[in-house]
Amino acid sequence: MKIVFIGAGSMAEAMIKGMKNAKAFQQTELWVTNKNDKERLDLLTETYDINSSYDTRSLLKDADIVILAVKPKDASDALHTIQPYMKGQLLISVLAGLSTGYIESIIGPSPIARAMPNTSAMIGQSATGLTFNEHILDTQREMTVSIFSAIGSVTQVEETRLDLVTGLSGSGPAYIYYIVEAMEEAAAELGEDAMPFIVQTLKGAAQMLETSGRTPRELRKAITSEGGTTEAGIAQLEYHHVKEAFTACIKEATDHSGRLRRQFEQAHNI
Ligand SMILES: NC(=O)C1=CN([C@@H]2O[C@H](COP(=O)(O)OP(=O)(O)OC[C@H]3O[C@@H](n4cnc5c(N)ncnc54)[C@H](OP(=O)(O)O)[C@@H]3O)[C@@H](O)[C@H]2O)C=CC1
Ligand SMILES: O=C(O)[C@@H]1CCC=N1
Repeated sequence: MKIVFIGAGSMAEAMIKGMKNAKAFQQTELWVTNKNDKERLDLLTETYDINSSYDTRSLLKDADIVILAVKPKDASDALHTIQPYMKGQLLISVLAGLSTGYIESIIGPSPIARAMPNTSAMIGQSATGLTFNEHILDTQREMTVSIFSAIGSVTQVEETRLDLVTGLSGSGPAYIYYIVEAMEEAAAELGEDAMPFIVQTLKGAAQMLETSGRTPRELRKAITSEGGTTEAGIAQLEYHHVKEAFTACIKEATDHSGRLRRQFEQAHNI
């Protein structure tokens, strides 16, 4: 099988690394291309033992799957470039806010999957939301699920839910890193000793959420002694409206995904 990545940035690399580490893809030929950053292609081909090319015709001619991983602003160019060579190959888009309807308006009626993974794909820990258009074959659906299962968890959702998945888990790791930056600053006196405490605290909390069978609220209550330190700390989070800030953050990212989608669709009268 041959899989071609159009775009060679953070998301393509996260998926390539995840797939190279997965048994299921050891025999798969992975190819990658980008706009013009040859150095980046050389780095990826050397690091992951994959192939690269700028010859779109030969890249796509015998491809089984084409994975579109460019920024939304470059989507129209990239789709128009590949359109003449798309002859029923499965197209998987990982772009925020680009609907299957928009993609079909350029490529024509063809099998399309939309996925919203995140960069934890690099270590096989993405949380991916997946949706398919009506032209997808069962084998292509299974192949798409197996690609994203190789790099983390997969949940099939209605296409209308992908904006929310984008705002929640596509962007989600960045929110967590932002909190970690704050924790690091607050623990500056510990210097480099702070990070192991932070990382293990996050790992432990994530595992408790996954395995304890208790709700986040129950888990939080179990830590919060009356008159204790956690209560004092959480009072500050409440004073600073952190919960509201988080709700607004996810809502705004979700709404932005919708705005991107509508911009594309309006440009093509969809
Ligand atoms: N980063 C993330 O956490 C996530 C990103 N996504 C989605 O993935 C997509 C890619 O994001 P990310 O990897 O961060 O972006 P990057 O900016 O890191 O990479 C974009 C890539 O697209 C290439 N490119 C631009 N135009 C073309 C073209 N016409 N033909 C071929 N390649 C082209 C660029 O090449 P060059 O460098 O030569 O210009 C670059 O390799 C986005 O649409 C985003 O919505 C989804 C989930 C998570
Ligand atoms: O910031 C973005 O637009 C992309 C989509 C999800 C994560 N990164």
